[in-house]
Amino acid sequence: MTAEVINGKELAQELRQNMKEEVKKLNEGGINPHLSVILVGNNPASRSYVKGKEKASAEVGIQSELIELEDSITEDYLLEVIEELNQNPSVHGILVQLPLPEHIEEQHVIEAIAPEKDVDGFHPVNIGRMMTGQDTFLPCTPFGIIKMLQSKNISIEGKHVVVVGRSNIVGKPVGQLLLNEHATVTYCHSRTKDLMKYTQSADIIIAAVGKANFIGEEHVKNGAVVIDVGINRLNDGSLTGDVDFDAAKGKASFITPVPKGVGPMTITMLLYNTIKAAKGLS
Ligand SMILES: Nc1nc(=O)c2c([nH]1)NC[C@@H]1CN(c3ccc(C(=O)N[C@@H](CCC(=O)O)C(=O)O)cc3)C=[N+]21
Repeated sequence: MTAEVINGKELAQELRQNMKEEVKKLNEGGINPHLSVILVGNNPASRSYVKGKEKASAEVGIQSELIELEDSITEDYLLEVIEELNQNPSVHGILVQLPLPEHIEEQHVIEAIAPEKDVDGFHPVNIGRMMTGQDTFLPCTPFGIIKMLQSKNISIEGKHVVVVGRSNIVGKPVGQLLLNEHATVTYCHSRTKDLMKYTQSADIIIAAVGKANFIGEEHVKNGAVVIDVGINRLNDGSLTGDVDFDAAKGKASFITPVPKGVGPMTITMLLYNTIKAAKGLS
């Protein structure tokens, strides 16, 4: 079998076209969706991701504001900046780019963002709402993955999904969202014994480990769907996922590439959440 490639970039463009129309309508009603992005320090990867978010926002007519802060700021100062944005009625969405410098406790920062402006969907209130299946901001990468599966009419109900990786921002929530869609979910991680035993029985594999080529042909059942969340920068500057794409492509029914896969969908769902925040529907 040769897998069909799910092009996240194309799907993202399609969704953004609809969002552009929606933003136009909101503008006519006097609502100007606004996203504030906070970037602490000078990490080149973070800077490049933030640029991507600004560009995508502009594309659909969302106002975005980049607040750049020095590496040396205190946690208290960052919390004050967030509180000001919480209080500012013209700010609909707040995103603090992760990772943060070591002296700042990420969880304090995540919990400082008003849940109704938490367009990343990282606040415990929103995670709890997601877990219990209520309307809320869904975390962008997991949400984007669901959209990619739906775009190809890949059914989730009753399927065995194996999530490899258990981060708070991808692994855990993507399993939860797929469970909400009636999948049978197995979480695997670095301490899992005999990973292959699980992945070989997976109808859908979600690779979110952060190691280049971690998932090979031998992990993939014939006809499985392979979603690659990895973004690994190689020494030559190129970007690659967690999956050995060429090998897995020969066995899977659908596969997502890196780049142009999950990444552009993550940004698109951030735009979706910002529009939702502007509509005040959380
Ligand atoms: N508070 C917070 N929210 C995030 O959503 C968040 C974050 N912090 N910190 C870092 C990660 C990473 N992330 C990416 C989003 C899009 C691409 C993306 O669009 N990548 C392009 C390639 C871009 C390139 O070439 O560098 C692609 O895959 O085609 C990548 C990475 C969001 N993150």
